[in-house]
Amino acid sequence: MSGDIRARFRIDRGSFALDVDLNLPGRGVTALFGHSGSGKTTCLRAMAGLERTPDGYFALGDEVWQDEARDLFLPPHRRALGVVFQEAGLFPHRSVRGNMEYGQQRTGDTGTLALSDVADLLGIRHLLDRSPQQLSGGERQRVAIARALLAAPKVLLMDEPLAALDLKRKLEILPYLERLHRELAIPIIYVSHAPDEVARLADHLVLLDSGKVVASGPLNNVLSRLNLPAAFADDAGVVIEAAVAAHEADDLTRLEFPGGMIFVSRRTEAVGTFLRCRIHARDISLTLVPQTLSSILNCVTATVVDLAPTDTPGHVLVRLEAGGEPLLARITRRSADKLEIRPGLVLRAQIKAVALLA
Ligand SMILES: Nc1ncnc2c1ncn2[C@@H]1O[C@H](COP(=O)(O)OP(=O)(O)OP(=O)(O)O)[C@@H](O)[C@H]1O
Repeated sequence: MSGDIRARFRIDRGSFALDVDLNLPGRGVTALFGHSGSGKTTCLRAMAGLERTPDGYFALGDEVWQDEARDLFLPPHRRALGVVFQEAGLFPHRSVRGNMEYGQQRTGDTGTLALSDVADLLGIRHLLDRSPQQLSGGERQRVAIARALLAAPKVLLMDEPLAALDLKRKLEILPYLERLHRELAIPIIYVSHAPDEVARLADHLVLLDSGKVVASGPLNNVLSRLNLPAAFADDAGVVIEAAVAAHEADDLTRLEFPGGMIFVSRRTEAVGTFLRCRIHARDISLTLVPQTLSSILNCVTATVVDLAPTDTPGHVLVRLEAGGEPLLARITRRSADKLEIRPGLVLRAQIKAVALLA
């Protein structure tokens, strides 16, 4: 698909009003994140054409599906989209293969993806002849995604697709979602209220609060804001993409990102593989002098961008930049005063822990 996704919806339900005007990238995963009741599902339903908004507008690149100013509104069945909800919603009387074939029939188009390729992509080839009742929750959800993909969608809308699964099943399905992300050019709009899922999957993040867009932008630009809503602020931090640079003799793997290098316990991935890492603000400490004697191996040079108080008494959040990558550090106000932290100051950021997201 060429071009961006434009979505403008205004829905007034009395006690709740959705008012969004979004310009989203036409590729990768966009997460719609917000508290329960913030309007994520309503926004997704409007994109699917399941809610009609009086002056709404929705377009994927040059393809306009809704433009009320021109009285244009394509009903859901005429929109080339795939939808995956919390519950897989498979047809119980059809086999896995039958459910997937239904996806193809929906558009009367065999699409660009063959059933066997989609089955391989989602690791369900061995399940094709089973009935939905013979599947685990995670397997059912993978079949639902496969069925949606076979309808040759130009956009995939996913509404908390993992919410009904326990942690074990969630962890089982996440690698498949990452694979979709890597291997398909179809943009995915992904509704979630789980910060970990968002950190792991999203490229672009939209924060919704009471039906309004609080922030929308590339994942790290949004995550590194100093005034995030509480759900993220409690867990403030950034996500970096780092490449496996070397597996070293002492059982450490060296990762490199534009800001420097970090060492983690030995990984199995090949050199050159990109890994997503989450670095929490609480796991970064700041120092003015290069550390020669410290047990903390991971240390990068960073410049202070700005700082702001946090909800934690006596603490501040410092936004830094290392090689063009944002980093956040949560330190005490006392330390910030002692170090005379101010925009432009160059210092060393010690990274005490890195959470690998894959
Ligand atoms: N059909 C409806 N009629 C009237 N109000 C509705 C309807 N569906 C949802 N709402 C209300 O609209 C608001 C937004 O709901 P929505 O489901 O979009 O939120 P959400 O962010 O997806 O929440 P959750 O994470 O709990 O699914 C809520 O206040 C909800 O009660």
